[in-house]
Amino acid sequence: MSFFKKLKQRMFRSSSKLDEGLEALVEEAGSGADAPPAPEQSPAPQPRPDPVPAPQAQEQPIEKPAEQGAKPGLLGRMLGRDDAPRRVLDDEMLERLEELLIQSDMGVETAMRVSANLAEGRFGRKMSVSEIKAALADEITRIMEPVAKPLPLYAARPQVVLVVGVNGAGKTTTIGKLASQFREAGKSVMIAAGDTFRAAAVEQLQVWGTRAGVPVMTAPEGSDPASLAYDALARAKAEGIDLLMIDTAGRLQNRADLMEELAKILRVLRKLDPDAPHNTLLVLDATTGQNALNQVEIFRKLADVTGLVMTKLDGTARGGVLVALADRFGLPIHAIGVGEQIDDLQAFDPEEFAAALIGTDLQA
Ligand SMILES: Nc1nc2c(ncn2[C@@H]2O[C@H](COP(=O)(O)OP(=O)(O)OP(=O)(O)O)[C@@H](O)[C@H]2O)c(=O)[nH]1
Repeated sequence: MSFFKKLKQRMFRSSSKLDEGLEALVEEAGSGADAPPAPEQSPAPQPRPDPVPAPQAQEQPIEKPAEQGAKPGLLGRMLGRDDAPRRVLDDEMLERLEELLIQSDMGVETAMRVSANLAEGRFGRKMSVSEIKAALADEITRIMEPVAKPLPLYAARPQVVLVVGVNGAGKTTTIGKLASQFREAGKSVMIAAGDTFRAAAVEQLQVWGTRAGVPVMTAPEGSDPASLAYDALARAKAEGIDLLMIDTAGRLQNRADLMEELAKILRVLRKLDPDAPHNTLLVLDATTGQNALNQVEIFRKLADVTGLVMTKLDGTARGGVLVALADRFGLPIHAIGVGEQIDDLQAFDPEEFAAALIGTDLQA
């Protein structure tokens, strides 16, 4: 199955909410089709300074109007029209649209920006669900394009990749998946199990290491992670390894300790290579929704985060948080995870993501 199909299937919860919400909106105008069309080029409204708080998700079942829009009549198709219900894109419609976007965890600011941009040049026009969806997907793709960047590979050998993030975000799994993918691409990889406080985390990394055919450096439980990082870099240098990935602890509840620990890791790494680490990846769990934004703020203070990986986009209705992250921080998004298998981590593709989030098909 292609990754897009998988992404679309697994992000069903985000897109189905938006989908149903949009259909309900357009339908509710009932015969929005009868509403008088406003002049074509009314100016787009300014974002309201006082946004409506996100309402609770409306879960009432919506009767799907037999796929209107999907199958326009022959004449309609020939004339490039369809007979799908349409609703005038007015202030009320935009406000409701914002609410829907906020429910997908896009955040108030980004939802307002997306709907204001959507209104530009379209305000006052009648739009069908599929037209709104296509315009939304375009707008989201536009926001996401600048941040879609695979993990950059440098000539430096070993390239040191420090992986940070809260416990349970998916660091270990992501390191395992990346190690396996780089290994398959012909790179030699080494992993350092820097979360020396949790024996289970070390064991899990060892499992991934074996699976990927990659050595995993460990240290006794409770020992100094910086010393492990130093030894790992020294060994990786001696062995001419291409990529060294260093796992770290994510105990945010003791932030001062974590900050000191990360700072010490950086200090010792730089004794061996002043440019290390070459990348600092922050792994975020999509199911935490807006909390992911706080985590970026915090980890940017603890470490010089150079890029993001978003895990667990499957099974959450909160995929919109990725749009909010791109809009707010502009940090590169290197990869996204939609499951627990090796091939469930892929480079981030904005068009595919937007289509999966909104529930549209990809343009040919
Ligand atoms: N569904 C799903 N589960 C994932 C994904 N990525 C990771 N997981 C699961 O999330 C759980 C936590 O992942 P870990 O990789 O152990 O997270 P961690 O950040 O290393 O956590 P600690 O070891 O506690 O520091 C595991 O059960 C993973 O299998 C994903 O993209 N989708």
